[in-house]
Amino acid sequence: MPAILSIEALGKQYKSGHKALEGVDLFIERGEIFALLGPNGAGKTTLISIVCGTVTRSAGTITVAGHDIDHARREARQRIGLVPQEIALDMFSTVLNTVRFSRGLFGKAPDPAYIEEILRDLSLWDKRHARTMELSGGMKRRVMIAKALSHEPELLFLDEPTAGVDVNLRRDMWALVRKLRERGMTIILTTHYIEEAEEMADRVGVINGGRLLLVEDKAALMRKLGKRQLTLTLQAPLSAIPAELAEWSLTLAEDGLHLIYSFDAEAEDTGMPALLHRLDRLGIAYRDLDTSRSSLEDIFVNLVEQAA
Ligand SMILES: Nc1ncnc2c1ncn2[C@@H]1O[C@H](COP(=O)(O)OP(=O)(O)OP(=O)(O)O)[C@@H](O)[C@H]1O
Repeated sequence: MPAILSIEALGKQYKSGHKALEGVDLFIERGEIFALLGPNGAGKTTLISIVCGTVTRSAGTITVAGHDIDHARREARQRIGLVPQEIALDMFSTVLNTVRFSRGLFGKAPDPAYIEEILRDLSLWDKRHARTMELSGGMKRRVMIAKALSHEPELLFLDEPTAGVDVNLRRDMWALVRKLRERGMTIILTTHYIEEAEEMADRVGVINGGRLLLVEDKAALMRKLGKRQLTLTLQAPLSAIPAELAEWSLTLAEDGLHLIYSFDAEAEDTGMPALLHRLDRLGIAYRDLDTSRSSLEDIFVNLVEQAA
């Protein structure tokens, strides 16, 4: 089976001359949740808009479920559901009519049972006769998702699904995305919340300045690039790191009481046992020791800095 989405050598230069995307290659497998992570202006929305056919590209090829977006535009677009960043709804229309209408726009025959299923899944069935203006912000977002699902797409784009949303609603959204995936949907979400990528994604792509810096299995990425830190809380403050500890990469906190050792968690010899032994010999006593793994955030900041 072809990848659900295949992007090769994608480039976009806006009329202003700004290069929003350059040489982007991306292949998305069916059934995965892929997070495209990048700061403001990285090119995430541009990429989605090109795949959905609302922005033209300057270079590259794109296929959706094997359909070229130029030569088989309709077949490709039919397979995509898009939930844009901004809520855009006819405020006077009811929830049910909004979703039915959206399905009609794709030339699909009415299917009341399917529409009922998605409205139930999104906890909107009880509100089906409400006008969208009467709904809370969270419900409006769910109506946007119902609209995007109305024509039975295979690939769902969520552009910043939780931007400006409170913590509870964010968690609801995450649960919902997982439910959709369980039903076989492939999901690409863009976010600048690293926590969101860490929480949800199977794979993560990091984009910055229009370039895809890396695409990696999330767990592997965190294993590969994740550093561990050992923090020792000393019994008495040190004024400086003793010369006898020079072979370890240590930092001393300003209070002199916390000694921090960063090491590669995957290395065969982490250097930690030897360090503790040396501290013992030097008579440097500690009250507590704590290890932590670097988060996706640390990894991301590192990558972006390296690229810059
Ligand atoms: N129509 C346009 N004309 C010129 N430049 C544009 C246009 N649309 C976007 N850009 C620029 O292209 C770059 C990428 O924008 P894009 O909206 O794709 O970023 P993004 O990663 O989605 O950012 P955000 O997280 O803020 O939504 C930005 O520098 C933006 O200013």
